[in-house]
Amino acid sequence: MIISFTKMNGAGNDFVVLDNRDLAYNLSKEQIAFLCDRHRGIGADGLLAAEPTDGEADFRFRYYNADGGEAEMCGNGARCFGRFTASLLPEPADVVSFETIAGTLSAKLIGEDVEVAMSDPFDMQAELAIEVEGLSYPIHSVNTGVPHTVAFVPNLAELDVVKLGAAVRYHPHFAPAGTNANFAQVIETGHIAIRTYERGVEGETLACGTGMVACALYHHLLTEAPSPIKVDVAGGETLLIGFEKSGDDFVNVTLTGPAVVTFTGEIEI
Ligand SMILES: N[C@@H](CCC[C@H](N)C(=O)O)C(=O)O
Repeated sequence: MIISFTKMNGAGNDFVVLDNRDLAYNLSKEQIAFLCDRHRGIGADGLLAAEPTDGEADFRFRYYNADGGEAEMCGNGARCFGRFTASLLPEPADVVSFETIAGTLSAKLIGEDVEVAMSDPFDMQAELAIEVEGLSYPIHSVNTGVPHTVAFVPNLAELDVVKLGAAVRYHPHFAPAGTNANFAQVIETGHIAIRTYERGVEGETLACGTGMVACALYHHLLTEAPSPIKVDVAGGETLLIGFEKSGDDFVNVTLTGPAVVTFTGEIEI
């Protein structure tokens, strides 16, 4: 089978993107893992597929991690998906809606950037009573579309993110689903830097959108920093997280940053 693909990235978090509106591709977990393999396939942190929807949204959003497993949502992927699917709409538009497992979201094209209206975060639990060897700072958790932990550290650049991230990701507290693990450092109030260990990639990625949201929300809770919060990622970009509060809850959360096509191609599998 020949697969036609577009390779995209959002702040260095990279994806194989497929137009699967006719459902012609029915890929196995192994085939997706092959396409994402950086040595034998195209190479990516994950795969996005645009599928038809029978609901109100323009498209159905499917996201698979590099290991071939499906995840509920991907923030950087949602920006790339928005840019990709805007060109598939019957009439030109700069807003696209899509159904994800985490709910119906939308993406708005703003020049080089894309702003995603994220799902409302839930399951916020500050200062979990868990211990991870080598990490002496509180671990907080929240689901921002997918599960995340956040730990604020004073030494982000020197941190062994792969070792500590794997220890958090596989901690029995989060079993069986596991979690993504973020480490953040405050640059100044309203501006943080983060590094993320991603579940399903099983390593550090250059950026993680849902992880940025998780860190920004906890930064607000700990410092009262107003919206939007600036987040520097390992890939070098700075993205913006917007939010509003409704009582104790966060609502109208947005993620704004780049979404770029790097190349298109075909591959036989
Ligand atoms: N890179 C993503 C998150 C992708 C899903 C994650 N690895 C999981 O399995 O939960 C993002 O930008 O949000």
